[in-house]
Amino acid sequence: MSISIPLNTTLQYSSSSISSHVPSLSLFSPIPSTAVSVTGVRQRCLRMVTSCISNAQKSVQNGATDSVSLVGRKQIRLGLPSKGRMAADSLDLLKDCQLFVKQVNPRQYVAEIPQLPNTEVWFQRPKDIVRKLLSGDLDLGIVGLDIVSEFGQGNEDLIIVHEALNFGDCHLSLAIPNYGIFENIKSLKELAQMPQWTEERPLRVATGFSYLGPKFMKENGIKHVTFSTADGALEAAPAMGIADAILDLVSSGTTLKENNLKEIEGGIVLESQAALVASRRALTERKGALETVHEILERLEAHLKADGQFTVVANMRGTDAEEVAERVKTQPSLSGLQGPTISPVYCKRDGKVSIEYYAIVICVPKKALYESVQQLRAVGGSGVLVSPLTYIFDEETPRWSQLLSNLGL
Ligand SMILES: Nc1ncnc2c1ncn2[C@@H]1O[C@H](COP(=O)(O)OP(=O)(O)OP(=O)(O)O)[C@@H](O)[C@H]1O
Ligand SMILES: O=P(O)(O)OC[C@H]1O[C@H](OP(=O)(O)OP(=O)(O)O)[C@H](O)[C@@H]1O
Ligand SMILES: [Mg+2]
Repeated sequence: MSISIPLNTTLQYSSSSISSHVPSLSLFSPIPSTAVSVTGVRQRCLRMVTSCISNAQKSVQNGATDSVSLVGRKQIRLGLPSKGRMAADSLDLLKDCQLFVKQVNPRQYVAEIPQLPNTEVWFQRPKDIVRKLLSGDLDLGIVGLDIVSEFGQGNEDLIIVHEALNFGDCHLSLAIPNYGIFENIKSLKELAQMPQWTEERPLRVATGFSYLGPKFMKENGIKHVTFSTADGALEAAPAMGIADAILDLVSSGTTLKENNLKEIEGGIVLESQAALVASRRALTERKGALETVHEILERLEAHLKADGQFTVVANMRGTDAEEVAERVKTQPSLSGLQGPTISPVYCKRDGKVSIEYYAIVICVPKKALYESVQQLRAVGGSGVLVSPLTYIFDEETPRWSQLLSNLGL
């Protein structure tokens, strides 16, 4: 079941309007038989689609329930956004982790990742990814934290495995016009105290977040408020006279600015970015799911950790490695991940091999690059080479132990 409310309709400001809605098992229609006259990869993918559909149909013929769907298939299912701004970024992130999603064409909603042979990728709208994680039709997914909160509604079956995938950064925020009666209003408190809002004439808020919106207002003690919704371009609602305020995602702030709207102090509902989400039930009950999530998590962490760092190599004149290490250690930005690696540089002079220089290798945060180069120079470093880091595999990923403890394992 999905909730869709036309713009200008009023959502009751009561707990019933924010009660959970968990969808039931859904089916895809069979592909037409004419689509099978193709070769190679396309044929493999079509076979996969056909087999997935046939498995799903069998489950339904057998009177499938959520628990049947959990045990009735062997493949782990990963949901990725099928369209919108998160779609390409999700594929790019997986590619950066050496997980290559093989999708024959953008209209095909199932794909495979050869590096994870027990895993199917299903492309879905972000909100449907969350719904299907809850219904047991997906096991893992990549979506924004905003969508997890809005459609997950605090359901404990949803587990955030990685909460910061480094794309889709935005925040959900209340915004009001910067003109008219709102000209001098700067905070949620001031907005709430405006005499205009009464039971007969409440504050009208347009939002696509019909669960989080009322919840936020209730938590902030704002009584006289109603909500309307639309599928996009909400920023137009105040100027059209449809709403007094909007509750929508903000990233650069350009859309608000261009529509003469402003954010207010205390008006941020949540911060969001892309996250890896899993179904608790799938991780604890589906064979292979935990191993798959471990591998995906390790790859993600290794890539994301390395993404913020450079490898820096420099030569330093010195008498021995310890003496060079002492000098390097005097500089705060040069300790690297576990301390600098220092190795002798063998030079040939007058036919004899001697050691006059030592090569030091460190990882430095991208933000601290120039500072680190200055510190290296200050202790006698020369010939500084900087290269990108691709992966940092730690002994254990911290999020993995967090996940295990969250699962009670
Ligand atoms: N301006 C933005 N900048 C960065 N991330 C954003 C922005 N707007 C939305 N997002 C993130 O991207 C996700 C997907 O947004 P997108 O607009 O692509 O799809 P949608 O609005 O959920 O779907 P549809 O456009 O079909 O209604 C959001 O849930 C949010 O996490
Ligand atoms: O702060 P900004 O960088 O300007 O981004 C914010 C806008 O981005 C999203 O809209 P989107 O582009 O997805 O269009 P939509 O209204 O169709 O969802 C969001 O709903 C805001 O309107
Ligand atoms: Mg959008």
